[in-house]
Amino acid sequence: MTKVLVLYYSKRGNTQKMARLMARGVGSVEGCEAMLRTVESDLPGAEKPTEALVTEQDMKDADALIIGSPSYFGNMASPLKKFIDTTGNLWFSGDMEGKPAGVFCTASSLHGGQETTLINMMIPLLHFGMVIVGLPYSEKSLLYTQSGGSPYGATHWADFESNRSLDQNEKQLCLAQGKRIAQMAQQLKE
Ligand SMILES: Cc1cc2nc3c(=O)[nH]c(=O)nc-3n(C[C@H](O)[C@H](O)[C@H](O)COP(=O)(O)O)c2cc1C
Repeated sequence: MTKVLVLYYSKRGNTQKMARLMARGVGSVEGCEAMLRTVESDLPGAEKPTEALVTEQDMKDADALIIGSPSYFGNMASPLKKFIDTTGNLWFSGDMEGKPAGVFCTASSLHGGQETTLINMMIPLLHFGMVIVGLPYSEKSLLYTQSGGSPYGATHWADFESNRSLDQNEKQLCLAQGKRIAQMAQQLKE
């Protein structure tokens, strides 16, 4: 079984919804399964996570990794970064090298940092030696979206109150990204 770790931080639930769609995309590939995990938060008002917390062993067990975060000041949110900053052992051991990886995010404004957040999230994955996988324009939702979605990874425009639902294009790109990374993981394992 090929395992894809879908790791996210979410406070208001938008990133969590995207993560679940990513996991569905992974599961649509025969022989692939998603491991959905989150991280602890020490931000003010943090609630007890409803998802299992990620461990170093999860990272080792995964054949591919997809990380998701809200955009906070054009970057990933600190709870996710804090977890990544505990993974020096994995960088040193080379356990993540050669595995495919992707990124996704949600943001309340259309032009307030979706793409910078995605690019920033890729940097530690490149330090791990992972193979970054984006979304190709054969995914027609990339051409027609008037909200989220980019070739760097799926995004969701949550609007000012952060309560806008994912639309069809945004959903389709989450499913497609999960599926694509699962297929890549299978191919790279062969
Ligand atoms: C501290 C903080 C910083 C934020 N910075 C940005 C930002 O730079 N650009 C943006 O569009 N939205 C920003 N937002 C809005 C969140 O990205 C948005 O509400 C997101 O949908 C929350 O995701 P979640 O529902 O998974 O928690 C920020 C929110 C917070 C709390």
